[in-house]
Amino acid sequence: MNALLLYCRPGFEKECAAEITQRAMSVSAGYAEAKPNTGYVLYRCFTEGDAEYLVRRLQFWRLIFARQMIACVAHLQDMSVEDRISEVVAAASEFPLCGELMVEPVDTNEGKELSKFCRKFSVPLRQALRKHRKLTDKPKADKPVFHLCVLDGAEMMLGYSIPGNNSRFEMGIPRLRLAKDAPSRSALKLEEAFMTFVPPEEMEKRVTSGMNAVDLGASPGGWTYQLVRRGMMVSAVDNGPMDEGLMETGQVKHFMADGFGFEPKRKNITWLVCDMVEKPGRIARLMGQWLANRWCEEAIFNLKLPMKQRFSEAERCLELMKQFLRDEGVRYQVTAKHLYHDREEITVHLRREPRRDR
Ligand SMILES: C[S@@+](CC[C@H](N)C(=O)[O-])C[C@H]1O[C@@H](n2cnc3c(N)ncnc32)[C@H](O)[C@@H]1O
Repeated sequence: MNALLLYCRPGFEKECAAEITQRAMSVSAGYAEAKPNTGYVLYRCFTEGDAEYLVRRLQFWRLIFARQMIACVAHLQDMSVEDRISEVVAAASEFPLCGELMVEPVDTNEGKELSKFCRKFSVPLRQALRKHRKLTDKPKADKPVFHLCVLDGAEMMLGYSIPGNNSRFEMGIPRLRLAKDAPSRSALKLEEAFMTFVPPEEMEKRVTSGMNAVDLGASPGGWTYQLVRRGMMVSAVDNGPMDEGLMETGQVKHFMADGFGFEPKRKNITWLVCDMVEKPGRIARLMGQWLANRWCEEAIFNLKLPMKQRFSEAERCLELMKQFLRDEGVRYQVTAKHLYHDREEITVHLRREPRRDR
């Protein structure tokens, strides 16, 4: 097998396939195979060995719809229930030495039922892989990650991903729990966004107490809650009501106003976040304006996507924003991801390029 295996949200295989075809085609000719609601896409390369080249060469952070990117080396079918371990080990004979093992189902209802099997199976498999020098004795973060994607008890795909060019989470999904006092489930979305877009070693410096933040479309307050929890002072903009508990913290000022007309009095805002339900092109432009006006340093926002042509619409909106910023002479970094907690939307991180110390 010579393919890239990409995990995605079930129902978004078409978007994931369109995106990988666009990104990979110029590097290695191939074709994408996507079956609806399976939670994964395969990009089959025509040239032998190219999947292992692509998994290093393509930049994972640039893919919007892929949750994980794996060089898939084998697809085992009709496995014998008696000795699946030996089959997996044999199929991994050409693998590089890996530093971690992830035995994971796909993110479907059938997949959920396999979670327990995956956990159990990983124990003897880990031992066998160590014995055959395919896995280090202790986890090593600088070595490839060994993935076993379990489709059912007799069908599995195996491959590896490259550290720094993959998602560090199993199934590409960070496990988060909604706090009891969070005003809405959306709180998880911003938490996942911070975990995805800000490297753990920079978190303390970039997302921290004493910063000023603005939340456009803040009601009832799930995103504001995340900012408050991190010790920020928040201007929450929405005509809708804010959660009372949040207001009692004294860290939130509520502006009943239109997010498109809101101008912050103080211009020392680090974080702008925006979850307004609006046309994605309008939101992307507004975010570009905030950065160009130097009203904020970094922004996290959602682009709500229509049912059809979600990939091309996301590309179009992001390109409009980038063109605007280039015209304004603003240097920026942008990353967009379809997060686990996103449904018909993607989450974007936009940052003014930090000054480099001389
Ligand atoms: C998805 S909800 C936001 C949920 C919020 N992020 C949370 O975590 O609780 C979208 C919000 O955007 C607000 N909204 C939509 N258009 C707006 C606008 N032009 N100005 C301000 N708020 C707006 C709506 O009132 C609604 O409360």
